[in-house]
Amino acid sequence: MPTLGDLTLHDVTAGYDRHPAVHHVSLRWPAGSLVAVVGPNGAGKSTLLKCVAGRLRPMHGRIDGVEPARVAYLPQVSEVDRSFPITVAELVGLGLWPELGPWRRADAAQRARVAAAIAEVGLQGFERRTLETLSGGQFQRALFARLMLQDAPVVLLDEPFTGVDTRTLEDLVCVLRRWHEQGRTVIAVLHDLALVRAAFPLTTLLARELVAHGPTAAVLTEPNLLRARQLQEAFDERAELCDLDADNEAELAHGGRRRHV
Ligand SMILES: Nc1ncnc2c1ncn2[C@@H]1O[C@H](COP(=O)(O)OP(=O)(O)OP(=O)(O)O)[C@@H](O)[C@H]1O
Repeated sequence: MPTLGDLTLHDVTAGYDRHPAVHHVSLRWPAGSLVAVVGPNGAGKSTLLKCVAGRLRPMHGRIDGVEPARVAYLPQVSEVDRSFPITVAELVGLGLWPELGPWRRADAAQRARVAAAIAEVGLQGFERRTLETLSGGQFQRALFARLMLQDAPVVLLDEPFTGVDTRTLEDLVCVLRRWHEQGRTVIAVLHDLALVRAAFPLTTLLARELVAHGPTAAVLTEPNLLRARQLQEAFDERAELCDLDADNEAELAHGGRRRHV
């Protein structure tokens, strides 16, 4: 499995329509780490993950150590269209896209990998079922199987356990641990702090800005969680980019170099 180096965020501000959703985040996620990203609703967790996945361009700052083509990204389940008329095997097979491209068909070895990934997530027998006939947990399993086939050194998961039962949760956490053991960098946005404490060595706590980052026990303290709540409540949704970011954006728009402070 190919590896990448550490993933580093340098003073990243990101948002929508000139309104920052998360600002001035600097941190390092070491290569091969298993990280939870936590914070209140609206803290900017998904926004930050989208930047790392290359789906959203930061308004300011930069991200080093990641190539969007070598990232496997699972968005929030609400953003995934389940009405698309394809089968479980076809969905999982889409994970081969980086190696097949648009025209080549999967060969026997690749089809065997699709079958193995489906079996690994416990969906043997569901290969020909269409997505809309799956339960929420089965659909999430199928999405995990697709990620497996991408064989990416960096795996980003946005609330991957939403709506799944305990059994599915345990199975999918095992998949995640295997990815970590294989040396991949795994970063997951989560709300269940008990799960984070039990299964994630590193945690990043966000509340529109970075509140804390490091070993999970040192991050998930009462004072840090209280500070996150307070910062989130105090944040002005309508805030514009700060002067520094606006200058930087203007410079970018005129073909200048990005400035980092
Ligand atoms: N596509 C978008 N267009 C405009 N604003 C957006 C968009 N996506 C998110 N936002 C806003 O950005 C802010 C951060 O949202 P984000 O989804 O990143 O937070 P989150 O921490 O992932 O929240 P949650 O835990 O509720 O999923 C929120 O105020 C949200 O309304």
